[in-house]
Amino acid sequence: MGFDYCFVCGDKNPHGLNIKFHQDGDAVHATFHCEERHIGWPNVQHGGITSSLLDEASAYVPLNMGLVTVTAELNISFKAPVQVGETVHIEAHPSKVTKRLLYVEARMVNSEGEVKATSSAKMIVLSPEQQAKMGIEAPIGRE
Ligand SMILES: CCCCCCCC(=O)SCCNC(=O)CCNC(=O)[C@H](O)C(C)(C)COP(=O)(O)OP(=O)(O)OC[C@H]1O[C@@H](n2cnc3c(N)ncnc32)[C@H](O)[C@@H]1OP(=O)(O)O
Repeated sequence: MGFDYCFVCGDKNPHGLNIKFHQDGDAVHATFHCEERHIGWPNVQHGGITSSLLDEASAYVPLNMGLVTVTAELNISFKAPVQVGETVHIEAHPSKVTKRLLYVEARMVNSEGEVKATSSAKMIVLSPEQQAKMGIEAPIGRE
């Protein structure tokens, strides 16, 4: 499920990360391999890439519940650098769900289990009117 041109998950975006997110109950998970084109400082994955992956995972949690949300707040703790050649695993799950808000916790770990980053996100459920105003179409199923 997702949008074809999403920077993180879109499979038609030639400049995107083309990552697939998988559902596991309420949680979602994905895998990402850091390449040279993802760096900021030499050999170190750009923080914006890390943030995008955590943001996206946080948005997939409500999306899998059939809810279209936007990120209102995203707090990230960068614990250790992700280096070129490393593969990381991203996992996100809801910590609190209300009618309009979902709080989502996410983390990124490498294959040895070292925590690279954690995040807490506040996702706001959009009304059909808000979706229309933002020009967001209904999510396209494609899994
Ligand atoms: C295929 C998957 C795609 C995935 C995409 C990845 C996710 C993203 O990156 S989305 C893009 C980034 N986010 C955005 O562009 C959002 C921009 N912000 C907005 O559009 C608006 O501020 C919006 C819709 C979040 C809130 O507007 P509005 O509906 O008027 O909120 P409002 O009714 O005032 O507030 C609702 C609640 O949210 C809280 N809230 C609103 N905005 C924020 C905010 N920016 N930060 C923290 N809390 C907020 C309010 O305090 C309120 O909480 P409570 O009910 O507890 O009092």
